[in-house]
Amino acid sequence: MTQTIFMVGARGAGKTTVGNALAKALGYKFVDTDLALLCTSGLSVADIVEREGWEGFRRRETETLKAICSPFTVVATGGGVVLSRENRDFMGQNGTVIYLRSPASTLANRLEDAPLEDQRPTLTGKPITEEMTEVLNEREALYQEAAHHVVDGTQEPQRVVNLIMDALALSMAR
Ligand SMILES: Nc1ncnc2c1ncn2[C@@H]1O[C@H](COP(=O)(O)OP(=O)(O)OP(=O)(O)O)[C@@H](O)[C@H]1O
Ligand SMILES: O=C(O)C1=C[C@@H](O)[C@@H](O)[C@H](O)C1
Ligand SMILES: [Mg+2]
Repeated sequence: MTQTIFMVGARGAGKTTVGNALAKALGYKFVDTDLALLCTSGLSVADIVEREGWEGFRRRETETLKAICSPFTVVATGGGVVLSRENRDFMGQNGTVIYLRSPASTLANRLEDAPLEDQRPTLTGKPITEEMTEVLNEREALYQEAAHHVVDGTQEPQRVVNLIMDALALSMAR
């Protein structure tokens, strides 16, 4: 198994929640590109987007992804990390990529319960279920392309961790 594990998926997929629990289970470090960006810049996603547009945020996200990649680490990425070929290639070449997959309705329900508007400013200006449907239509193929393993993210977090551990153990055995 490669020593860096990248969690990818849409907003609300559980990259931060499950990634953190996975790191504990493996005895790995946990880092999160959204949180690292907040810490280093002192700016929320909403602040960065207001000042620099989504283009500025995506540029900073790529720099952060590269800076925080290290051995024995679980990296929770931002939901849009797969939009860039550079990021997809980087993750594929430097670790194992896990796609946490859930339908738009599940993602929308989670995001309604925990909106965190500063970290998740609207992407489309549309209501949340419509937004997540649109986002998945645009990105599903990219998440699939980037992933070494696609995992059912609708299960409760500890179960998702177990599914990932099973997938990693199976790929080691190959
Ligand atoms: N497997 C799960 N089952 C139930 N609730 C979950 C699960 N995973 C995450 N959640 C809940 O959904 C919300 C979003 O989770 P989380 O912040 O981990 O998503 P994320 O993929 O990191 O999103 P973002 O891309 O915005 O950073 C949180 O309130 C979290 O508790
Ligand atoms: O899906 C997205 O494009 C995003 C997801 C979040 O993790 C943040 O990275 C940011 O709000 C953008
Ligand atoms: Mg997150």
